[in-house]
Amino acid sequence: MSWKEYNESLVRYDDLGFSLDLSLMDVTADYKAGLGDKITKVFDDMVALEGGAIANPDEARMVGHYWLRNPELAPTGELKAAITQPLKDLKEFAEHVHTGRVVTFEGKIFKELLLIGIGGSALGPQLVSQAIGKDAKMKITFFDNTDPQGMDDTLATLNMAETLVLIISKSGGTPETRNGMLEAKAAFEKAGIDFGKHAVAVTGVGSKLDRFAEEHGFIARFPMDDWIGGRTSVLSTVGLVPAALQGLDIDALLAGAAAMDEKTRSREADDNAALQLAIAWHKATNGRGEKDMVILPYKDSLVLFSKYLQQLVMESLGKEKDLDGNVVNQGIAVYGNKGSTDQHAYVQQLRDGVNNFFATFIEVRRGREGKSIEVDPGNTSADYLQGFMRGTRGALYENGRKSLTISIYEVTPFSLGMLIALFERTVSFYATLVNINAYHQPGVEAGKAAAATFLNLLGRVRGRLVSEAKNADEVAFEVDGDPEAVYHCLVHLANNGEAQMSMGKSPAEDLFQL
Ligand SMILES: O=P(O)(O)OC[C@H]1O[C@H](O)[C@H](O)[C@@H](O)[C@@H]1O
Repeated sequence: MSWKEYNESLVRYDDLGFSLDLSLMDVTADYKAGLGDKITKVFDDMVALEGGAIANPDEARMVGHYWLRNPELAPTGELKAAITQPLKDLKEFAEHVHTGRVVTFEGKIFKELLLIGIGGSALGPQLVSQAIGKDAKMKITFFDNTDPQGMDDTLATLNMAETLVLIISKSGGTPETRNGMLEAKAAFEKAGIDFGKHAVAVTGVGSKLDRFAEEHGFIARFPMDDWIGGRTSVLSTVGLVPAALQGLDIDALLAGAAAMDEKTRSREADDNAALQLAIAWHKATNGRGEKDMVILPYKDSLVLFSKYLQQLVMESLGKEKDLDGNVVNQGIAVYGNKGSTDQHAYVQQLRDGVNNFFATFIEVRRGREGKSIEVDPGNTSADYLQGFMRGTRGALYENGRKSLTISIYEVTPFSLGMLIALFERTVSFYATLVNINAYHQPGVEAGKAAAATFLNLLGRVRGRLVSEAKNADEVAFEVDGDPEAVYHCLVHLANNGEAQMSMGKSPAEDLFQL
């Protein structure tokens, strides 16, 4: 670590108030030179992707999230209109909601939002509202799971009569989201509210959700296109409809992303922050995910950034096979929360324990708006935050732990847009470096299929319950199922008021009856 290396490795965009310090990642010029041909391919692949190539070969789809903040880039007029028209519509819709042209079932102003979605259809909106939503015009809450208690707890915080419900699902067929919608619908109807008159859908045209919305007379429907992946959808209708309704500056959010896109589209490798970051990931993880990425923003409002990046990075890079069909089991694990908080939790292990990570510090230069008190002579809370961040970087490096630091001036719609765009492009670049498809998620399907099998078995087990007690083996024989899976079905039914359970000495001896 030296002053010279800091100066030489820094990628600084003065006009954006952004810098990337890679001096503690120890990426040598030789290492970069060794990636020479791959780096050429990184740029060529990106030109093709932005030009509308089928960048997701498995699903035969284009990958167009970069067009969202610069519709001029969209390869056809039709695609351009598919961005600009919904953008215009959603802004107009938000204005109508705010000014009372679109009103509640009872003719009142909508004051709250309930967003129902999961994965990319929730994480982006959650990040945006946490990061830049403090002065939002409408309070927002989320259903992002099929946990009934979680939904009840969220509903209890709402004034349903003043709540606009946004149901967001690209595919329109995700079970958790459908369940959330049906649960909300039941609760609203119980409260005497016509659900359709309080509901808006963001989904693919013609999807199940789209049809449901049409049949139930939803107030509005916004399209989501198949060339936008869920994990890169935050700057599409998915993120912009809730953001506009909260009254956030979506133009600045898009402008920040567009500005970062423009910088990182440059073939000047040394001045391309996304490329330098992708190379640093490659060096740190040996191009094989050997180290985890710990995300440490030193700013409370960015606390959800690690959760957001978890999906963006892990769903994009976590792949069994490379583009040539070789088994590579790629990926980079992402976790984190915020500094300095985490210094009082797991940073002990980062400093002294297993060296299986590299840290990503996110520095927000400005501590707060306005004056600060001195918490001890001469020092403010912001001085401490900075001191803890600088101290932790140094302490980790001293012990052979690598880190990089991204700096922004403050968390604004513009700078949030920049950060999102930086990581999106870094993921694209890294995927080329390690020769994988970043835009499909075949592994997610396995869990969904297994859940469907479980639900089918549960239905059969439910049908076999009678007043006479039986054990899992007996029921398994009757339904021709695996005894352990049947046992879990029986326990589930017993714990949800559908069966009686008496405990034996082991699960095999537990008895179940109606
Ligand atoms: O928006 P939806 O179609 O409901 O999808 C929600 C999420 O679920 C899927 O399982 C995908 O793996 C995610 O990439 C996606 O963001």
